[in-house]
Amino acid sequence: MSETLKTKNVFLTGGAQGLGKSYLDGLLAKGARVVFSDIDPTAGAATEQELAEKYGKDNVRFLQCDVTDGSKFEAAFQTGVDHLGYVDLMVNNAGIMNESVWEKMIQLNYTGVVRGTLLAYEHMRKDKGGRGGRIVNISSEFGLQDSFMTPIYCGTKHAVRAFTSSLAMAPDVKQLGLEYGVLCPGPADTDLIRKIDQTRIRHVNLVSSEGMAKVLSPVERIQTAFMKLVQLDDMNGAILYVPRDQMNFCKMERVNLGENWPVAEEAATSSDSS
Ligand SMILES: NC(=O)C1=CN([C@@H]2O[C@H](COP(=O)(O)OP(=O)(O)OC[C@H]3O[C@@H](n4cnc5c(N)ncnc54)[C@H](O)[C@@H]3O)[C@@H](O)[C@H]2O)C=CC1
Ligand SMILES: CCCCC/C=C\C=C\C(=O)C/C=C\C/C=C\CCCC(=O)O
Repeated sequence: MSETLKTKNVFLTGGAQGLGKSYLDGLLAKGARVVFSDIDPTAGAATEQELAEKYGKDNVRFLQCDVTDGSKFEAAFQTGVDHLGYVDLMVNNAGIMNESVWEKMIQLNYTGVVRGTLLAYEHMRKDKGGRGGRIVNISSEFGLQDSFMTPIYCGTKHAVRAFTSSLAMAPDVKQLGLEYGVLCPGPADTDLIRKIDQTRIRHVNLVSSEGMAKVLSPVERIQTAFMKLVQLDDMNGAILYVPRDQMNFCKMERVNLGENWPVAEEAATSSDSS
């Protein structure tokens, strides 16, 4: 039996359009209540209204927030908690792909995801009054393979994937009631891809519209994958890779660096701290 989303409360970043909006739609259709943030007040308000008309206005709330502003993100998350009563599922989705504003991209794609994860971690942990929960971070196919067109974007998405898989390996996840998952979509038909030009990616001249048409997934396909991930019975450590023609689940194992590497268990039990 899969994890039920009925009565679950969700906080999602970057939900005004694109993939984030499709995840909200999928979650609401399964009976969840959602609070979403976005930097764009106009698109956010329009999405809130559209989803409220479809699923009821008590079930959807939009908060304008730039997740690169740490104190505003913390305040927005707290507003979400106050509104929902509790956040059972945190989805760190907001991201851009623009190599020409690389510092901003790192702040958003990586620092923003770390901050959102830590906010949810503190809120959900059972040893501090939480009731546990799930944290899903949105990486990319470029969190699993290299990309000469988008080296900095690719670095942020590898960081998101590695950060999330590392948290999932912690020996206290079960005790804290936490589960972590990562979604790694291939290219999907949203503004992030539609708007690529020579400032956003390198070697854009190598991208043809025919080539793009061959690799692009419709948004609905990524939404389906996201819904599979969040409804897994045991989601912790799951990485779901979703290119156009397949859907592969895997779990990242600890990389074996040889027998001299002090793995956590050995380090914890060792009496020799030198
Ligand atoms: N579209 C694609 O091909 C793929 C997208 N992804 C990832 O999926 C996520 C969503 O991407 P898309 O929906 O395609 O992009 P999108 O451009 O359609 O939507 C991104 C949303 O994030 C919001 N946003 C931007 N900066 C923000 C900020 N500072 N604070 C809060 N919200 C902000 C935007 O206003 C927008 O609503 C991103 O993390 C992206 O890297 C991953 C793999 C493939
Ligand atoms: C046809 C070139 C598309 C360029 C796409 C640029 C950015 C994509 C951003 C993503 O997050 C999507 C992730 C990865 C897949 C993109 C292209 C795959 C090209 C084929 C391959 O090497 O497998």
